[in-house]
Amino acid sequence: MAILVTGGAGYIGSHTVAELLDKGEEVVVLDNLQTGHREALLGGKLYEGDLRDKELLKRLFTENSIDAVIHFAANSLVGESMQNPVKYYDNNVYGTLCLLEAMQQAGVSKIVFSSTAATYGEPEKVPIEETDRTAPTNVYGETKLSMETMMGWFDRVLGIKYVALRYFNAAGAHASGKIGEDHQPETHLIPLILQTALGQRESIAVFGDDYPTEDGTCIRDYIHVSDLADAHLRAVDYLRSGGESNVFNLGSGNGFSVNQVISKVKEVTGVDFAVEVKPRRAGDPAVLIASSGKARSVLGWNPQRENLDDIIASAWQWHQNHPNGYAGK
Ligand SMILES: O=c1ccn([C@@H]2O[C@H](COP(=O)(O)OP(=O)(O)O[C@H]3O[C@H](CO)[C@H](O)[C@H](O)[C@H]3O)[C@@H](O)[C@H]2O)c(=O)[nH]1
Repeated sequence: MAILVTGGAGYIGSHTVAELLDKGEEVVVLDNLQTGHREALLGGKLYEGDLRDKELLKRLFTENSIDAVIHFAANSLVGESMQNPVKYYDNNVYGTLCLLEAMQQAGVSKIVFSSTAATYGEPEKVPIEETDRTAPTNVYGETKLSMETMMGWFDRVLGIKYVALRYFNAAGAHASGKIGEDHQPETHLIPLILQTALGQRESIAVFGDDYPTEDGTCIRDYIHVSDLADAHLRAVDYLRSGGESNVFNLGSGNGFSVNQVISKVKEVTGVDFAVEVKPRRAGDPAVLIASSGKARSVLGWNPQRENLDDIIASAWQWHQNHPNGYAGK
């Protein structure tokens, strides 16, 4: 029996495929390679195509014996979602509907999928627990919450069991040095700072220094991508052993401000560079920090790389060796 990984050629998807292969799982990947990279796949059988291509999905489920699905394929940028909501509803919500329909037709009843801390919006308290209010402040978070709600009905009505993993901020790269973060264009904080340290950018922009935090910049909870990947394998095992549908936060429980992350990068790389304060970015909550006690106790998740210095060091190694991402190898 194989595991279908949609979006398996993307950043978190490819790290999860690597862990699955390590554990001896058979892996089938569906990816349209719009943001993913063929080179990011360390193995598995790739179907190049779109989630919304119902014929392709039907063929994929017929040609393979799929036992569970890990669903990453989605657009995931807060800023872009506030400019192009149609793209986000179409790919994230309609795409997930197509996938669930194909699963129903093929009799596949287990799915683990990427949700996000952006479902909470501006939190009522930190650390955030899974039972806290969800009130997204951007289209991206709203589409992920809609996907969760949809899964809830597909469980109640059709018995498809799901695990929604609400990621906080993924960072870092695989220990092998073979795969890492490569978004075109890059919009995430840590890779942008590292590109500045490499001299590829003149300065790093701080989006707002007037937030209600100690230094005025936004606080986020950074978690190593390989620890996120490990949580997906645990979530599949949880469903395989009869676990009920569930939602888990995945974060380290530690918050770092944008200014603190910039200082850490300077420390880890030993490079100094220019920092520019810019206006706030639309849709950004001030503070997002996870309580991941539930994932730890129910899934037995035990992140191994929680220190921000180590996370940055692993990303730095990737950026130094792949200054132009996969394209420039
Ligand atoms: O050049 C930059 C880029 C980012 N930031 C700031 O750095 C923080 C982190 O920004 P990222 O874009 O790296 O990450 P986000 O927190 O916006 O979003 C990430 O985490 C979210 C959940 O917290 C979602 O899962 C989303 O998909 C994922 O991109 C934010 O406060 C942002 O305003 C800057 O100051 N300058």
